[in-house]
Amino acid sequence: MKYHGRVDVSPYDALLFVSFGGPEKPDDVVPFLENVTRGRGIPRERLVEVGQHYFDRGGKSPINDQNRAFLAALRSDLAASGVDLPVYWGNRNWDPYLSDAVAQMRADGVERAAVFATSAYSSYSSCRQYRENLFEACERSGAVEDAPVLDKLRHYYNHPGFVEPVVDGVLASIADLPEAERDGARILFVTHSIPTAMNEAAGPDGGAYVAQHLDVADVIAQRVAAERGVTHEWDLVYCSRSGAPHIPWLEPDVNDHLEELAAKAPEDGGGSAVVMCPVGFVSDHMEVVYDLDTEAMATAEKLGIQARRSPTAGEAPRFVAAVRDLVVERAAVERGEATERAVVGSRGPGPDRCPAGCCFNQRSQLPTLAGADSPQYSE
Ligand SMILES: CC1=C(CCC(=O)O)c2cc3nc(cc4[nH]c(cc5[nH]c(cc1n2)c(C)c5CCC(=O)O)c(CCC(=O)O)c4C)C(CCC(=O)O)=C3C
Ligand SMILES: [Fe+2]
Repeated sequence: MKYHGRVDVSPYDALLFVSFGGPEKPDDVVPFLENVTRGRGIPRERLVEVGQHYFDRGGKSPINDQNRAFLAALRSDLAASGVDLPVYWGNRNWDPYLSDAVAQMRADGVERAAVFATSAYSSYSSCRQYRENLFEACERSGAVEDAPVLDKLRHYYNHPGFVEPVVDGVLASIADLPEAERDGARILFVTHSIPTAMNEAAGPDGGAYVAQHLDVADVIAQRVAAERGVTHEWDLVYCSRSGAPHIPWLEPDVNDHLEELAAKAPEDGGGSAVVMCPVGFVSDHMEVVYDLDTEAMATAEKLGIQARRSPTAGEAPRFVAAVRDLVVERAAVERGEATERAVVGSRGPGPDRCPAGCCFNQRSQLPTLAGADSPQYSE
């Protein structure tokens, strides 16, 4: 879509970009992990292991530089499209912190902001916890009632601007395999494992985390098939399992799944080539560079499987433009105007305001913003 002149994004006077955060140097690693895992019952050994992944890479996560690049691209896209909105950046777990961003917004007189989170799917960890953190950030700088109203944009896992760069990435990774392996390559869609109970409570009706991934994986596989004229088998697999061993998390783990594929004959769905598509992640952050590029790649090599890892949406211009479109769409909705909603797959666009109890977590029960029961929405 081409915009002419200034685009009406009222009632918004800002855009708030929220991300996970990550360490920038070795001294940050332990306090960062403490921020992430406070009160979450993560075993000591797991923390030492994950800490080592950061130390092995100079104590620096790639996520902050990726967010800086995304923000630069987003600001240029907004300016070039006639969308006049300041963009603020706040992380849940590391500097620049979300509470500082919200305090700055208050100081600057921001009254209402659209909120984009670098997390595309529904679940406690990937949505509701962000909404709890929005509440907490507002509360820290004064009364929640007179903080800027924060409208979290709808989930975008099924927005074409998120999906299209991922499809192109899978196609490029298939093309990068040896020619004889391409047509038989299996696509492994990879996402972050979460406790099975967290998936059961995900979304308004439960099960949304897995259902959303399956839906978008099917779209991507169909588009790849249409483009190549070859149908590729695919599976949804998981990485980054954490927590106590007796608590069930989503399976199969990507490494176990590779072992299983290697043990099967080709006619039983075994295979000698895979493309790992990290569809659950928005940028090539630590889960991608460690769990996939380092660990799963080593597993594949050991098993004699040809593997490629396809890129995340990252700062692809279509994804950046999708953020702008979501803001323009939501602004129209909040003004009470009819608007088109770009969407792919079979689930339709998600709700603008998460219903009360959406992605509920028995163990947390903290107040949230941006849901139908938000104290900011009691007009
Ligand atoms: C669903 C999901 C996403 C995707 C959605 C989203 O992006 O939000 C995600 C992203 C990320 N997770 C990240 C890092 C970590 N996650 C941890 C722990 C956990 N993640 C969980 C879930 C998710 N996590 C869960 C259920 C836990 C257990 C503890 C708890 O119940 O909260 C731990 C502690 C160690 C461990 O337990 O493994 C770390 C260090 C980083 C930063 C990467 C970087 O630095 O580049 C990113 C983007
Ligand atoms: Fe995580």
